[in-house]
Amino acid sequence: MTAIIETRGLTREFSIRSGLTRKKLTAVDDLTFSIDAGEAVGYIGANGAGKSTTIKMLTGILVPTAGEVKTCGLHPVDERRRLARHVGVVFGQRSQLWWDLPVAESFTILAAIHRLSPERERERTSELIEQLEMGEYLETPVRQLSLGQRMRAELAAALLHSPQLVILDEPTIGLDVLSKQRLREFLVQERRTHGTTLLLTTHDMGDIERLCDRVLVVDHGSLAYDGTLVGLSRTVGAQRVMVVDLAEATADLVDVPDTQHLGSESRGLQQRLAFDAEQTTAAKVLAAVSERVEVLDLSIEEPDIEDVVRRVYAASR
Ligand SMILES: Nc1ncnc2c1ncn2[C@@H]1O[C@H](COP(=O)(O)OP(=O)(O)OP(=O)(O)O)[C@@H](O)[C@H]1O
Repeated sequence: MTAIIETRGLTREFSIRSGLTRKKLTAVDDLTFSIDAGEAVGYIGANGAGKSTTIKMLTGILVPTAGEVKTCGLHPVDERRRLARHVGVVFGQRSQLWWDLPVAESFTILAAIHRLSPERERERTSELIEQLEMGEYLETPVRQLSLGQRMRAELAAALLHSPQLVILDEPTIGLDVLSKQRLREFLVQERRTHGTTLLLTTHDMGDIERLCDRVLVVDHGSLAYDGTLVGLSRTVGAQRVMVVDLAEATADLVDVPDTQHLGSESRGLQQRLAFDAEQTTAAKVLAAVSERVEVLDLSIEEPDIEDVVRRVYAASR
């Protein structure tokens, strides 16, 4: 396996003001990990845990205080321009498009920056336009796009040069359910067809569940967990919650196997059942509920990422 990202003892300190004096803050602390080509990794942690600082060091924006980092086999700070050919970065909160230009023109400029051949530019642009369903707004200036449309354009811009590694910082923040789903489906597809490596920070457990096969949890700049999502659920016992809308007012469903009844509303017309994905499946829970009463609708609540992170921290301390 080829490592796409490799860090050893990676550390970054900041000098911050504290009253009249200055003190040292260690944002990333002796971080060692490696990510192989083709992996999709979620990088999660509480606010201020050190995620953005890590990403900035991986991409050469920040110089480490100590330790080593290699991204796509390159030294991010010394070889930043070469690295830009291999990496695409998407920041949910910041745009890399030209605000007053139509989307299509931004792509043309980026293709020139990346020196894509006219043929390659045509091929890749049409692939991205089709997959991200951007045809309708290619001639619209970026500032007039909805957030969902803009994020699709941001993704296309970051992936235009077919980077080996895509780093996404909160890619679905503020998006509605449909836009999130579209964006995630696109990333899954991109990874499947091109073997792209993904590293993403997120506060949305849905991003992790749909996209990642590995999770790194960072706590005060150090790794608190490195493993699969299933392993993470096992470590913290994260439960999922099924919300069922029932055809008739029903007594609390306290006897559904492998579930815990969390509560009922509207005289039992809506009920919430928690279950552990290790013990049962949503389909089995639904089948058991349907034996008792007709189910009109259901939804599954995502585990709360903040809660998962808190539990990992507690377990690792
Ligand atoms: N330029 C800076 N100068 C001083 N302190 C900084 C700087 N950048 C980050 N920090 C501090 O380093 C720590 C880690 O910040 P970082 O932005 O990496 O966290 P994060 O995990 O990305 O948080 P969030 O989820 O809120 O974006 C925080 O305590 C932050 O205040």
